[in-house]
Amino acid sequence: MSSIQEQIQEIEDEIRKTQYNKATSHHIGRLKAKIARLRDEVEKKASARGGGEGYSVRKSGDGTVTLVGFPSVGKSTLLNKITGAKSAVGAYEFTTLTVVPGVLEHKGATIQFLDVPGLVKGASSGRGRGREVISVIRNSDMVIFLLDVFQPKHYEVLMDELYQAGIRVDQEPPDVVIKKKERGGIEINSTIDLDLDEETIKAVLDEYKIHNASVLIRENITVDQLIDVVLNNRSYVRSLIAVNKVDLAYPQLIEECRELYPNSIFISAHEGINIEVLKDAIYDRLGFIRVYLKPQGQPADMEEPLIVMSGTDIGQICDRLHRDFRRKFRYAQIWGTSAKHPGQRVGLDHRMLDEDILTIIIQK
Ligand SMILES: Nc1nc2c(ncn2[C@@H]2O[C@H](COP(=O)(O)OP(=O)(O)OP(=O)(O)O)[C@@H](O)[C@H]2O)c(=O)[nH]1
Ligand SMILES: [K+]
Ligand SMILES: [Mg+2]
Repeated sequence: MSSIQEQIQEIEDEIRKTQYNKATSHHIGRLKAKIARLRDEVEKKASARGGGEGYSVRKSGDGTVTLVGFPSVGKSTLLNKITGAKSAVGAYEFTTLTVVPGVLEHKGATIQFLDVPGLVKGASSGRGRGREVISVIRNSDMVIFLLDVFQPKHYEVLMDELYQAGIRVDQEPPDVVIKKKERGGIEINSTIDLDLDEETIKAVLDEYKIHNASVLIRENITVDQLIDVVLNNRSYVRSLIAVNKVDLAYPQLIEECRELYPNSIFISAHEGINIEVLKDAIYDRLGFIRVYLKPQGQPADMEEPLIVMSGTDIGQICDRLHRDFRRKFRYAQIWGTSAKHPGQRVGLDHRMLDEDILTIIIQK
């Protein structure tokens, strides 16, 4: 019996050798599902062995941003510059060995930054402190990929490691609902035209021993996204790219980097170049909105809104307010852009828009 790693390798080879077309798509779908299942198994075994516990940092503030990059690209220098923290800086790799937090107050929002050890190729399978760093990233809202202007291609390695670790960068969770049933086989419904065919969908579900289920698909997903939905343990984070050490680079080198990553921000953490631009970009990317809380039967507090990230639902607001609120939640009422009519009654999954007014009713 070959090891799990060898099995994964064999299946990867088979996928590479198989020409993709309509006739083979369900076969490839099944192989991809198999790999994802094996990787998941490896991951579960590794976390059962322990490791990473010492790394847990309590989330705080209105959003959490982790600085991700190869060793010595300047993550700690940047943390210190942005937040005034005192993370150790050194001209040698792996200066930082733990998670170091810092806080930035910007435009009324409180943003938590986390400085972590450098990531290297192989991190997702545990190299360096990879596993611990990845668990910090999983729990953050956003990552800043910090690149050294002399080694911008590291970006691709970082993205690949995060993908392998089940982190989906700048993607929304796919709009797919799978409800398992006792009998009746697989019933697929979609609200739009799909590139995926039924046979492929069934092959993937079969790989996870799902033989009876109703599947509702509301966007044109790939087979990889379907697998993400089935595994149900992916983490979705936003990102920005910052290219550091521009104080050392010729203009031409910076232009080459800009062509590679047009939306990146060019900074010098050490010299303090473009730090304010970066702060603004982080604030915008987190997409903060203001929610005014209105106690039942009283006027709303229009002075101090709750600052939350766009896409936040009422359940998440409950979690922010009190640890019992989600459990005791009865219903909520909203006024403003996200309300169909003033005072509309809504549930935990209702998503807030900027300047909504919210009343939460809980059990006494
Ligand atoms: N010239 C220049 N040097 C920088 C800049 N930012 C950081 N450095 C230097 O780069 C080296 C590494 O900086 P760190 O902040 O320790 O880098 P790190 O990414 O936290 O490194 P690890 O914790 O080891 O992964 C130090 O010698 C810094 O002084 C910059 O903008 N320009
Ligand atoms: K360093
Ligand atoms: Mg460091």
